[in-house]
Amino acid sequence: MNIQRGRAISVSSALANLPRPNSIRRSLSSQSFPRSIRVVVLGAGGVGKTAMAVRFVTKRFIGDYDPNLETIYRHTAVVDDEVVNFEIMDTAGQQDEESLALEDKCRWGEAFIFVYDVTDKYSFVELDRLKFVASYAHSKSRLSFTPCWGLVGNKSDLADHERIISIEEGRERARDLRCHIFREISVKESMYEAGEVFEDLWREFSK
Ligand SMILES: Nc1nc2c(ncn2[C@@H]2O[C@H](COP(=O)(O)OP(=O)(O)OP(=O)(O)O)[C@@H](O)[C@H]2O)c(=O)[nH]1
Repeated sequence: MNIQRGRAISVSSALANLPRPNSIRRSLSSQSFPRSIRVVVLGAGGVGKTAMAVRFVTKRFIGDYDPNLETIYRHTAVVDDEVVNFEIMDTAGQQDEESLALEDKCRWGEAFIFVYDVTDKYSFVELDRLKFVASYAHSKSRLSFTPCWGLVGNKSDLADHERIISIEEGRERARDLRCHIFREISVKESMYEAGEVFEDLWREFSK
């Protein structure tokens, strides 16, 4: 895949360089300029995690991706007149993954986006487990801040004929999971909705 505007690095090299506790990292990142945010994108296989990250970074929708691709994208964007460095960890579908490995990835993050597919019940059910693992990883590392949580229902372009999860169910699940933001989007049809998710997450994070 050719990522034109963002820079991509491997997840393993990023995890190998976990240098200091997140609590320190967050306070440092909020003092340096431009400020930065580390976002982990989680969800069942095929929900559109890679498509969402790539849409934000390149504005392009690329039909198919290597399902095993795990990458950290670096992207600079202007949010409310402020330059922000986004680091986005795009994880591969986690259903077969040992939770220890997933925990490591969650420890890296300061904010999390859980993605489901509005036409796929399994991806909706899987959210509970992913939120549990992410919360557990965070609590175990005894960090002093509450991470930002976002919930995204993707593939709304298919909703007319194939929708299984209603927007009300999505909203309710966002409340249950204590997510700060909830959006239904179509990464495929909209050039901007994916980016708006990351921007909203930044607004929450920087409050
Ligand atoms: N109709 C529709 N298809 C989408 C949308 N977003 C992604 N897709 C498609 O869904 C499939 C899976 O997308 P990916 O981005 O690879 O999903 P993923 O969650 O990263 O999948 P894994 O890497 O297996 O975890 C691809 O065929 C995409 O083209 C969308 O908004 N609408």
